[in-house]
Amino acid sequence: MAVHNAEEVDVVVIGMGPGGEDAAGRLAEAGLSVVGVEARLVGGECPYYGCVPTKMMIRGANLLAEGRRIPGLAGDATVTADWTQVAKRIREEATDSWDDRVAAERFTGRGGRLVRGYGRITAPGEVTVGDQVFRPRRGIVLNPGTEPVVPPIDGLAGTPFWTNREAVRAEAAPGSLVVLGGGAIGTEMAQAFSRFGTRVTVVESRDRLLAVEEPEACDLLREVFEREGITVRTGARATAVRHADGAFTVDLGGETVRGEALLVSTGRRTRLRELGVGAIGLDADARTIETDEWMRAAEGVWAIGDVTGKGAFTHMSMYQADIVVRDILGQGGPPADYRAVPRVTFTDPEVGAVGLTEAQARERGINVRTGLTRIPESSRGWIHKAGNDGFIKLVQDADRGVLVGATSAGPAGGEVLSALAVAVHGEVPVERLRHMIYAYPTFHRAIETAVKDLEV
Ligand SMILES: Cc1cc2nc3c(=O)[nH]c(=O)nc-3n(C[C@H](O)[C@H](O)[C@H](O)COP(=O)(O)OP(=O)(O)OC[C@H]3O[C@@H](n4cnc5c(N)ncnc54)[C@H](O)[C@@H]3O)c2cc1C
Ligand SMILES: NC(=O)c1ccc[n+]([C@@H]2O[C@H](COP(=O)([O-])OP(=O)(O)OC[C@H]3O[C@@H](n4cnc5c(N)ncnc54)[C@H](O)[C@@H]3O)[C@@H](O)[C@H]2O)c1
Repeated sequence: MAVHNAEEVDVVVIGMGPGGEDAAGRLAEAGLSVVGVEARLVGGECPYYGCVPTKMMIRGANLLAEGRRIPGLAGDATVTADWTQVAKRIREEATDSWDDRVAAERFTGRGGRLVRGYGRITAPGEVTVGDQVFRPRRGIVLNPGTEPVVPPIDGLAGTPFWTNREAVRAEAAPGSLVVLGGGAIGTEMAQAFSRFGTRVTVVESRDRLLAVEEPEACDLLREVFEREGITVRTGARATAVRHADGAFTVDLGGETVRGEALLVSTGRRTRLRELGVGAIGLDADARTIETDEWMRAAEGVWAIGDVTGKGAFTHMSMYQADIVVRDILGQGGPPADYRAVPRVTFTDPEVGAVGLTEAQARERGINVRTGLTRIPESSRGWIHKAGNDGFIKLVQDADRGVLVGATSAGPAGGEVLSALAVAVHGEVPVERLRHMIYAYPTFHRAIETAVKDLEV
């Protein structure tokens, strides 16, 4: 039935995650009438529950670890961990106590109109938020993001378990913590809490931590975690959870692990049915929204961010937002290209990776050649000593003579990754990488050794 009180605007952005906020702001600055719809906090998961607060935890945790490395290198030190300082920074500096007024005003200051509430597509070209109905002339941009998956484990529902959203609000580091899921969130938080004195057990159902990355990275992380006193259980499935007397007991079928707190970090989910994508002919039961290379999901509808399934990263959301803005404004430029997607897990050592892993390259039938070097064997790694764990691994397409993937694990592994990201993105011939100059004694100079290793 046609809605007569619908309001005409140029663009409606549903979900103001990092990409949605950026796209909405830029389109408004370009003179379009833009409505940004947000059900929770403008800016999305990253600033309030994701990247920013967790990297504040990690900054604190890594300072403690460095302090503990002083003996034998620079004197003596006694470090005393105090989580309340992390909690205070997260509350006051990162999130304004989970208040998005600054972000909301930043958006309206760019000329956008913020509508608070849950947006749904109710017909082609129609978005409903509560009792407000909008008819965007130019299009709808979907940036709904993801939320934590809570697996259907017997006894889990109804217990006071944490997801990332409760963990970043922790006012104290618990005495002990069970982390369910050893992916990006699980590994980052496990190490951060452990360094603040929490006894941590990580339970991962696959046979490796960070299983999507190179096996060398997974093995390295496990070795470092165990050395630091973190208990790792891989290939382990939780069959039941109980919470009594302030403690969780997690049954792994044959073994039980306990913790004062339980973090569920077993992946993310989308809610496409509630978003109303069925009204524009998309599969409401799908996990992701398929788009073309211009992020178009249907006539007059674009999708960006985690929901596209191309990598749940803030930089992906922002990258895709830029493509949508250029498409809507008719500015041209290149469409989406996912050959060189960089990602960094901010454990210590940081695990940075770009493009394909060796296994992915082989699955694609690429004639693969790999090169690997260990950071402790490099000049800088040897000098660095304590905390020098890491490696650089290169994945070469031997037929084309270019890198199709690389992993850089180590101190500043995410920063070293930048050179490798340029090499993969720019398809720089390996022959050129072999004959360039790498500054001595940097961590990135190990790239030269890894390139040489490609020859053998
Ligand atoms: C603990 C943690 C750590 C992370 N660390 C990093 C990191 O270090 N680096 C990195 O690159 N990425 C990191 N990520 C991932 C990163 O947070 C996300 O990829 C990023 O937020 C981009 O997500 P998005 O653009 O899809 O939307 P989101 O940030 O998920 O935001 C979507 C917004 O849409 C709103 N919304 C959803 N549906 C509707 C609707 N129907 N109507 C109105 N509003 C709606 C939601 O309330 C939300 O605010 C981390 C994630 C987590 C959980
Ligand atoms: N530094 C970063 O860029 C960063 C940091 C954190 C999160 N993120 C993003 O957020 C996304 C979500 O993070 P995440 O860690 O929740 O998901 P994830 O997919 O990275 O890891 C989830 C892990 O949980 C395991 N698992 C699933 N069910 C399980 C069960 N019942 N018991 C035990 N293990 C189980 C999976 O095998 C997987 O290893 C990531 O994919 C990443 O893109 C990025």
